[in-house]
Amino acid sequence: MLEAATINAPNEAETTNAYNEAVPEYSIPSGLSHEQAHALKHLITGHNIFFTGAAGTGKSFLLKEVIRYLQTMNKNHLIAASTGISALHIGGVTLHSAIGIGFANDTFENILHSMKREKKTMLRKLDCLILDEISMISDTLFNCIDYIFRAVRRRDEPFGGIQMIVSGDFFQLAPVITKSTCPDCGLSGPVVSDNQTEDFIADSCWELIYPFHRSSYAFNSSAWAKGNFKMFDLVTNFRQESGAFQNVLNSIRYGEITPQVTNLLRRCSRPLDKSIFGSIAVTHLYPTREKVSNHNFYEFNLLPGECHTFNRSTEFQYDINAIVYANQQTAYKKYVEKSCGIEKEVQLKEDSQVVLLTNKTKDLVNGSRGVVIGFEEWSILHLQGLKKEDQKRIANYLSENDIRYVPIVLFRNGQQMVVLPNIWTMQVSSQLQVLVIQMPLSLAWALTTHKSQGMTLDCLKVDFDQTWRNAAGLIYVGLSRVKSEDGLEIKGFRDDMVCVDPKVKEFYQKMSSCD
Ligand SMILES: Nc1ncnc2c1ncn2[C@@H]1O[C@H](COP(=O)(O)OP(=O)(O)OP(=O)(O)O)[C@@H](O)[C@H]1O
Repeated sequence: MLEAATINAPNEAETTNAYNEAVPEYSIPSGLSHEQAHALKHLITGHNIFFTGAAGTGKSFLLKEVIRYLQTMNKNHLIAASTGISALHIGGVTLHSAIGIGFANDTFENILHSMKREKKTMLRKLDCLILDEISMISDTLFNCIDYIFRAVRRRDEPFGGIQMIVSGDFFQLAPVITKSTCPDCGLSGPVVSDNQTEDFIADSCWELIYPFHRSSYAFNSSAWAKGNFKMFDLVTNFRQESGAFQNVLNSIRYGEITPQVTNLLRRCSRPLDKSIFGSIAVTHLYPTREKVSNHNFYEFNLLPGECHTFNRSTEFQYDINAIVYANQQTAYKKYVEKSCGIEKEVQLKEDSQVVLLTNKTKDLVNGSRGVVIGFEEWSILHLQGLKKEDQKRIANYLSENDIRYVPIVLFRNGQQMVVLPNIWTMQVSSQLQVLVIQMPLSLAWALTTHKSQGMTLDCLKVDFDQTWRNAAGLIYVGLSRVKSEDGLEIKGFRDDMVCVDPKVKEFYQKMSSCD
């Protein structure tokens, strides 16, 4: 197995001095692990930063602390991620929306040209961009972002001189490439089959000699090479307690089928002992949305009880000094409609299998599994403990939507809770915040691997049929959601399914983590 790049012991005197000079008044939060704190200290000194590490090593946790730091220091920042759902977990929006580049389906020049003036003005004032789940950002898009920042800020430095804070694990989900595009200018190439798309380079970009066969990952972009990212490979796993299970997952991450992997997969091929989970059914993980909705739809329709519907509601909060044009407002509304990652309509009945979509307590987190055991008429008493303004917002939401009953959920850890609508905050720009209110529950007889990204799930069943072929990242993301093998049931796994992209391996082999 490949050795993960280890973090050299930091030269404490050096890093602490640099950090103290940069922000003498900011103290690193004590809840961070040593390596998380170390990465945060480096970030504070202003470098472009890349946090990486296996699933569960606290990348998103660290990013939340980074955001707190930027807020405390009044740094003008944008929070983005490759997908709406991953952006949601850190209070941001998709990269396309954050930068204002629509579908970015054109040459870089044309994309820049069609950007709104207000968006360009906003980008000019930025200090840094936070970008999570970088593995799904293509080289073309990463180069495009670099091009746009240089152009709008009129500075010929990487990303126009803003600080880039990127996070993710290239062994996880890969970029979705639907057509052949030159990574250096965005020009469309000839329509070819998926596995050939990576070779197209526009004639005008040929002078760039690529040192090795390209891949579509961001780390293969020229912007990445010039960005001089300091890399931090987090190694402490907070999700899986058992070292043996961590080792097996790490082998699968690197695409290596060791005897330990084979043994674990064999052990997990038994049906899960349902009595351990009581009334909580095991979640099936599928790679496609269609299979998930069919499965959930089928199970939901079997339930006899009354159906309770919760509709998503949004509130746009503009900065008092912001000038916002009507067409911009429409565009923002469309964005929230399409890609905020929160379901438009949540339907629940008694006995619905559900998953929690937010972190409530230390034990009840994004991914905690439960079952609806009834509904209760809500009252002001349920809102106690929330901030006054949130109490008011949720009470208004419930009254305006004529909702009298809210679900009572029994979670896997035995805790029973009346679940109220949740308020998610998405920072669209420094001038606009969107508040989205919805029930933080999703049906969970089945989930897609993409939706499960970032979750810690209690119990999981995966049937590795043909749809999982050539999808090593998907397989790793799926298996690494559970805390232990006791919550994992596997069917149909074949060793040849775990074929990791050699370019990703090579990148991590060459990567030198920072001291
Ligand atoms: N310093 C810490 N102290 C306590 N808990 C932590 C710490 N860092 C992370 N965690 C917890 O570990 C779990 C996994 O963390 P997180 O989701 O940030 O990992 P990740 O690297 O982003 O994982 P993935 O790649 O699967 O999205 C979460 O429940 C998180 O709250």
